[in-house]
Amino acid sequence: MRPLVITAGEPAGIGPDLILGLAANGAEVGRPWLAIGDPELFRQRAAQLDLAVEVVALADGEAPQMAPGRLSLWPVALRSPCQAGTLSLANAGHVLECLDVAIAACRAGRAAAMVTAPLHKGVIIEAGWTQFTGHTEYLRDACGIDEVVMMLATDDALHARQPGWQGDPGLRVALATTHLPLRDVADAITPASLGRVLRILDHDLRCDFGIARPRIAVCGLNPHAGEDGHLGREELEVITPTLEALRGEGLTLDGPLPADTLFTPRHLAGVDAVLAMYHDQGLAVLKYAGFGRGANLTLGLPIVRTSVDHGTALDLAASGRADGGSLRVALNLAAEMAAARAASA
Ligand SMILES: NC(=O)C1=CN([C@@H]2O[C@H](COP(=O)(O)OP(=O)(O)OC[C@H]3O[C@@H](n4cnc5c(N)ncnc54)[C@H](O)[C@@H]3O)[C@@H](O)[C@H]2O)C=CC1
Ligand SMILES: NCC(=O)COP(=O)(O)O
Repeated sequence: MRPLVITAGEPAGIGPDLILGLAANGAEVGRPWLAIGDPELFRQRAAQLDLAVEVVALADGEAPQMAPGRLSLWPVALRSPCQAGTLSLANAGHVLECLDVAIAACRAGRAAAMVTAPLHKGVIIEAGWTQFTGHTEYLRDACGIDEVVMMLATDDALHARQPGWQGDPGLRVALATTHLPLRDVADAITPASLGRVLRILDHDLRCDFGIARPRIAVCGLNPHAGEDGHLGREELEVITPTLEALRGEGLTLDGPLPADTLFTPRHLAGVDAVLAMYHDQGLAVLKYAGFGRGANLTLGLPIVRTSVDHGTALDLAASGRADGGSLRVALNLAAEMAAARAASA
């Protein structure tokens, strides 16, 4: 069975710690998995964390033997020694090389899906990849496509624990725009971009999540969804006409709705995913509802990619205090999505 691959992410961050935690506990996802990173870094971090994990460097493309306490790796050497918690520009190329190995393995069918531990965007940009904004956009470009969609999902959301809740136990939040300054957001939301994002979201909810007729609730951009044009005109001029056109194509869409009330239980009942207009409009709510219990995924790709719902947490590297819940969710989700794609191929 083809393995899942987990990229180590920023070597000075908590990615290696969390991967070692999975290996120590023998994480079972119904499919073999391995990491992509530097074996010596993992051995050092295991010693710092006092984890009894045997780190095994495999040959290129070799399949892992799964056993509790064993971590198999496709090796990618660090460019410079790494100290937990301290970023090094010299290792930015290593982080991207791990990603390239994972993408190539997925595209060639040697891996079933890729899971990414967090990387540090700033250090990659400062090291010279000035156009870098995140895994999502890097994967889009590496796969040669025009548009992908970032979606975070938690299976266990705070609002769904209230007595009498009968809807979905989780929450899915996709983004119309991803990593760009807030002052550029309004201009980036056009009928064309919004149409592409919503079609990808609708398609992948059907194909990867088995939702026959996804209902998507769409946030407005402005306070009170623009207050009939008095607090911004994007709802009237861009969002509403685009939603109307997409309803004509068969998509089931609510909105645009004021984002503050959309994220209340009454409005979320029966909704399969929310589309937020920008990063913090959606992700602040998602992380409040289920930080550490959710995963990030990239929709619209020819390969399956999931990730954690958190960043590099340099302050926690090698401390043993980082919570591995999100990485487990991301690994399970990748296994489920890979199985769903294999079944429908
Ligand atoms: N998937 C990815 O590669 C992501 C990468 N990042 C990157 O991470 C870097 C740091 O970003 P921040 O905004 O500081 O977010 P962060 O998630 O790294 O840290 C925010 C706070 O949450 C805590 N935290 C994070 N993960 C945790 C875990 N697993 N267990 C316990 N506590 C945890 C940290 O200690 C910190 O107090 C940035 O460069 C950012 O771009 C951020 C989000 C996702
Ligand atoms: N806040 C989510 C995030 O920054 C993840 O970005 P990416 O690296 O998965 O594109």
